[in-house]
Amino acid sequence: MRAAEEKLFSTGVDSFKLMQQAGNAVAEFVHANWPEGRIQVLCGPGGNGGDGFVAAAALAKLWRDVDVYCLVPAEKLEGDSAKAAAEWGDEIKPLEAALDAPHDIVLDALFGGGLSRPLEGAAEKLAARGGRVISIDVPSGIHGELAKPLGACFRAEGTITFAALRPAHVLMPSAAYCGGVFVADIGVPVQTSLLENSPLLWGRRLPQPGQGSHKHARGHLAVVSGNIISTGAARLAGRAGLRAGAGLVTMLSPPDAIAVNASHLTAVMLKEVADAEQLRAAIESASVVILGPAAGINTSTRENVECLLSSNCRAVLDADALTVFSDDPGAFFKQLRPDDLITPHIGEFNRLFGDLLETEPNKVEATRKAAQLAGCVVLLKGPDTVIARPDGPAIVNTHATRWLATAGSGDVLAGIAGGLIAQGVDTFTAAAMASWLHGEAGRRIGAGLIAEDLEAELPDILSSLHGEHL
Ligand SMILES: NC(=O)C1=CN([C@@H]2O[C@H](COP(=O)(O)OP(=O)(O)OC[C@H]3O[C@@H](n4cnc5c(N)ncnc54)[C@H](O)[C@@H]3O)[C@@H](O)[C@H]2O)[C@@H](O)CC1
Ligand SMILES: [K+]
Repeated sequence: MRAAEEKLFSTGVDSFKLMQQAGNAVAEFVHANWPEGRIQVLCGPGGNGGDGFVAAAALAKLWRDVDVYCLVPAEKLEGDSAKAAAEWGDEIKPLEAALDAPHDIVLDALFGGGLSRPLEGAAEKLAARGGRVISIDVPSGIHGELAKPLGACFRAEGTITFAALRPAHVLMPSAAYCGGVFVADIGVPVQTSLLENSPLLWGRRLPQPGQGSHKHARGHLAVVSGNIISTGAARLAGRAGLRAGAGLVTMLSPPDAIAVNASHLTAVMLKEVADAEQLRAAIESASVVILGPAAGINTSTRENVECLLSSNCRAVLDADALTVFSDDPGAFFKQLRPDDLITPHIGEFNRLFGDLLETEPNKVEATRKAAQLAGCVVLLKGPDTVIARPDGPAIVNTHATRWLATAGSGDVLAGIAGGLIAQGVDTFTAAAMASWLHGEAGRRIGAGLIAEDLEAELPDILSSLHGEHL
């Protein structure tokens, strides 16, 4: 964003004009969504405060009851912020005075994401005061790059930002302070490489069978089962893949687990696979293979992964298929291809990528770097799941629920992704679709959720997305 602004300024665009556009967008946002009540505008010393002054002037023109407070005396303001304060042209009270002043809504224009140290004094007290807050850019108190509060922090009902979403708006813990986030277009051309997951991004690309379709035209997903006492995870994935629309799903089972799998499978087909050699033959007709859930941390899993990565099938690798490479992630990365998907949780991620989550400023950057290193799509699970592609684009999924933190939930997620990839959806989009569908299923069930429940929610969710309930 900063780079995009600087590039724009170098072409002669007036920075004050941009601030006016931003401030006016703020006023529209506030007036449309909080149409009543007395507004306390809290302005900081920089550009964020400047937006606040412009917004205050625009809101007053809309006959809103506005009081303006500033962290520094007006005569100390410089540049665009001084011009913006002049545009307000009315009384500017010291920030402390806001503490006891009557108001209904607070417009927080103290600091943007470039905050360098925790809030102090009146700003700190105002952040701790609570109430109904609307923030400009980010809630003041948040460190934009680290995506977390530095100390006391405003908790907003809504946040308006400009040009593009930033990690602080979608990553935890900062996202929890932002409320609903609105991105206003103020004419700064940015290449949006970070998106928040939503069916608006991919709803029209959800695969569906044509009138004359048949099962072979809807893709073939294969799932590798664990041994006799570890078969459930692969079955959760396989059933979810079938629900997500794959025309055929085959469970590839080690000989000792054939009877167990056979007694539990109906629509999912079953094939015996004793070793990597047999795996190669068994996946010839599949377009994508899920490997890892309860596969076992052993050489046979590693050989199976290597066999899969040298085949023509796309791979969805999770759990043990990732852990078996903890001692030599480099060897793993060399074999992965851009259309493969790995779905680590934080522990598995750390085992493969070391301390990336500490050395990179935030989870989005860490996942982007991981995708670059691994050379494939990476889906890093969590309350703020990040999906990144090796060439940079990233999507954050916040559409989830804490009830999804349960055994087998990740196997279902891998299954949905596999089912979508089998139908020809590109891996990055399939991962985004899968994490949203998984989150939506979890939200519909809520408390008491177990992984077995999730797939049963999919028909209704998918029908709604296809517009079949309209
Ligand atoms: N750059 C631009 O062209 C645009 C910027 N806009 C606005 O400008 C904002 C960014 O402006 P700035 O870069 O001036 O950033 P801020 O408005 O956050 O102000 C930063 C200033 O506050 C000081 N500061 C940092 N932490 C402090 C603390 N804890 N206590 C006291 N002072 C502290 C810093 O030393 C710096 O002088 C964005 O958030 C956005 O609202 C918009 O007007 C759109 C255009
Ligand atoms: K702010």
